[in-house]
Amino acid sequence: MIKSERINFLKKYMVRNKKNIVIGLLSMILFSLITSPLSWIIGRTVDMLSSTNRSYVQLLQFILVILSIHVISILLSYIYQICFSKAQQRINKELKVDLLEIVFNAPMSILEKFDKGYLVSRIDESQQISSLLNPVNLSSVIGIFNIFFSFIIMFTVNSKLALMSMLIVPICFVISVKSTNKIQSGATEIQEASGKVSGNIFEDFNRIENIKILNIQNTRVSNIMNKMDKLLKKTIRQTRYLISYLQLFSLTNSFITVLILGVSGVFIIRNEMTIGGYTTFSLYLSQMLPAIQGLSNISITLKPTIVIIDRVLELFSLPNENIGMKKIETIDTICFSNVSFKYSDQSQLFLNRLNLSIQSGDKVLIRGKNGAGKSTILKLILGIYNVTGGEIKINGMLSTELDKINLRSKIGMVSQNIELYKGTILDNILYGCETSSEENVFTIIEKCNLKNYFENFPEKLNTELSDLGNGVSGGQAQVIAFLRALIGEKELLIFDEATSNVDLRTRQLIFDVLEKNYFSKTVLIVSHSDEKLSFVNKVVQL
Ligand SMILES: Nc1ncnc2c1ncn2[C@@H]1O[C@H](COP(=O)(O)OP(=O)(O)OP(=O)(O)O)[C@@H](O)[C@H]1O
Repeated sequence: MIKSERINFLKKYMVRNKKNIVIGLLSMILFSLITSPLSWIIGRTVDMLSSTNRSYVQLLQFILVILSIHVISILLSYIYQICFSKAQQRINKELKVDLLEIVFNAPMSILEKFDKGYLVSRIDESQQISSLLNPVNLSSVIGIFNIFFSFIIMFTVNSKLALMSMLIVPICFVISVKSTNKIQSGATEIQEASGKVSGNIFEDFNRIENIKILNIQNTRVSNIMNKMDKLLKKTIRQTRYLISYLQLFSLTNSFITVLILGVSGVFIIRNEMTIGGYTTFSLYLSQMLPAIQGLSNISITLKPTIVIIDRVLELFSLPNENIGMKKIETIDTICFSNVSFKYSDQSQLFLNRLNLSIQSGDKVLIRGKNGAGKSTILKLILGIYNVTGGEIKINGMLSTELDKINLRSKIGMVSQNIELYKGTILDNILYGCETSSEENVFTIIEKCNLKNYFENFPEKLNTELSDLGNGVSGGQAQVIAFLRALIGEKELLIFDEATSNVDLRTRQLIFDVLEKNYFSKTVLIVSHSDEKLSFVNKVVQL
């Protein structure tokens, strides 16, 4: 991935949240500046107390200064933590919303190439991008200032000891960088594997009913368990590296502290250094070593974040299916000229030079055996897929030039796979047509003679359905979807095997409604059976 792409991507979200980021950074730099002299002042206090002219007044002065620095630094730390947290949370939300929009608006032909679980875990992990604004990570960067200021003060206290520390510091840095590289490569592997496991669980939960019917629960659990076993081994190995690294670092710290104590002791005996000077020195050193560790740890956060940014950018590069701008009010004609279609480059042609002409008011029956391409025709009309050859014109305009959102708002469809959502039956009928009212639903139900249909539900139309519409039968779902399709006075109604599950009486009621032409001008019915529908004026045989 090109560096500038990543930078532009980050810039977009940073600019949107610039107020919090700028205030946060300024407070953090001020915090670093104001706390830098603290160790030096403590050292001076110790020197004053161990001298012959010690005084209560001076002690009070020192204490007041130290206390004021602490109070101001806590205030600054509060400000930057709040600002960065706000920016982090907002960027998280904005990124997820943007990704959702991109995925929802991508063409089906491209989305089919991705596992749904993969998409979910990519969207989920995008939140790690905002960890770049995590105060802990940022304070590691600001730590460079601390190291710099500490060195200057250490030089003024004792230049020889400061030079010695300068030699030790790079050793610490190298140990830290080497270990963090190892830890980081393991972390990326674990993250990848854990994303795959979550994706698998997500997909299995989506088809839980089929898994039960096929009685393969145990196979699915053991499949995921095998993957988790591998993940567990990797995680334990990783933890071992991490603990060893922390121990190594703490050993180095202890070694340096003892060394400095020894050397300072010699300087103090030779009267070349005061006890206060040693106090200042050791305090700075105890701040500097974690700062160096933090600095080298940045790569642990940065490298996986770059990988995630690249993966998110891959989703950002998905095209938008809705490139057409032309809007229509009515659907007067639909014309297929020599339309050919295949789902992917590798697949066969499912439609071959199909010609079809539908005028407003037509009642068309599309017939054909299973797999003949009936549903495919409907998806082409809806613009879910684009033709491979030939052209489809709606009102004389190429379907690719039409605004798909506008086109689909003119079409009501009852498909083979009916999606119901968590909410009442009424909510489900109104789903996707927020401008319609409950009154509308009651009128339509009455017109369709379906008033008694919902009598058996405990709360009638207000009966709650659980997620995915559990709580209604296949036939009842079709009736709900039928009513949903009628809402909003559509130009075209499409029924894809829409009555396959309803009983004969309800089926007759539905066809009566279509025949009476209450709700739309044009009707397209797909069926693989040879049924005779008196109101049909055009039959397409595939
Ligand atoms: N998303 C897809 N990707 C690849 N091939 C597909 C896809 N959807 C359908 N097909 C294939 O396209 C062919 C036509 O499918 P389509 O659903 O249009 O048939 P149909 O006539 O509606 O069948 P049925 O009567 O069984 O509903 C089938 O062979 C099917 O395997």
